[in-house]
Amino acid sequence: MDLVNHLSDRMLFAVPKKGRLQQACLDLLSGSDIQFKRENRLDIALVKNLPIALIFLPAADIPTFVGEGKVDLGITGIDQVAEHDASLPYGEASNVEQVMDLGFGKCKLQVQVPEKGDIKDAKDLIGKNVVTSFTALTEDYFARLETGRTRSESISGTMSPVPKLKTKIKFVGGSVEAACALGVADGIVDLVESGETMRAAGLCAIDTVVESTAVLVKSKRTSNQKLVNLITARIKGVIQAQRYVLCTYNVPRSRLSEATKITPGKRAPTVTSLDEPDWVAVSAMVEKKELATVMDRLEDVQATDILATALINSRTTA
Ligand SMILES: Nc1ncnc2c1ncn2[C@@H]1O[C@H](COP(=O)(O)OP(=O)(O)OP(=O)(O)O)[C@@H](O)[C@H]1O
Ligand SMILES: O=P(O)(O)OC[C@H]1O[C@H](OP(=O)(O)OP(=O)(O)O)[C@H](O)[C@@H]1O
Ligand SMILES: [Mg+2]
Repeated sequence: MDLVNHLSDRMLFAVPKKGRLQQACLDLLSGSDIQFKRENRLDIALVKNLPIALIFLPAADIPTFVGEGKVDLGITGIDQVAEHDASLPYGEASNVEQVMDLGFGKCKLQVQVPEKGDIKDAKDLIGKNVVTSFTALTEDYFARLETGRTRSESISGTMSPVPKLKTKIKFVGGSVEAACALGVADGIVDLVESGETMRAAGLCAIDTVVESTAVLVKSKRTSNQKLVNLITARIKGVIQAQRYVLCTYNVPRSRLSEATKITPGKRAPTVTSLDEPDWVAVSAMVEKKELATVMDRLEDVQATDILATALINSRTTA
């Protein structure tokens, strides 16, 4: 089958082909009932039940394709969107619009130096060698340290301050942490989540350039707005369901107002009468991260039979 000929009448949706965001993205697609079969080694998959094609791309390239308008929707990290936007020529507006924070893929882009070295402050790296996969953000970061302005602010100014010392920034595509040990860099700018990779390489963080999570992005040039909205609503439903649980409990009617203050729900809690006249049953959505505290507080107001049920999917207002 000539897949490329099938693309023109489909909305194109880019997802990471590898790396840390991939599995969570595949789970989101499955939760959104986006059905596809990816052939071995093929980076394009036609969705069976919707006029959509999935394009599997490196997370770093997704903002470029979305910005060019070649791809309508995409999932990548905020760090990658920021890097793309920072690399645009001066005056060119980004065509990548962030639609929704997806909550996973949390990490920080940090300036790191050898733990046992002399460098304690990012300013000490000015004029030295820095290695990164995020050259545009790193150029901006050091331009600000060197001159007080970012690269684009300097270009727009009439009197661009010339730095006395220019930091030398080099690109590497992965294993950035090795650069200091190999003597290629005095410092690096790379992602940190648990900090395990950084510590294993004998490095420590001295500043944060950007904080990141995965985001759904859309092209400002999309001509498939209806499908973009449909997929956005489906993904939102899955994300909300992951964030909330349905909490149900019985409580004496006399304590109901105290209980509903603890579980106000998204709009309002559902309250139903029980056969016992002095008791009511309540159900309300509760944020997963607050569940344990909410259950403790409900017990304090004499609630019993407190149950938390996982949600598979949800459609609610924001
Ligand atoms: N350790 C991490 N924890 C959480 N999110 C991360 C981590 N590393 C990267 N990310 C997020 O995932 C995005 C893609 O990075 P990742 O390194 O997984 O992709 P890749 O470089 O394409 O894959 P690989 O490193 O396997 O070649 C990053 O831009 C960032 O948003
Ligand atoms: O703080 P941690 O939990 O240790 O995670 C951070 C590491 O994760 C990413 O690397 P990845 O696994 O993508 O390998 P790579 O360096 O080859 O890209 C990132 O580039 C860091 O090296
Ligand atoms: Mg990586």
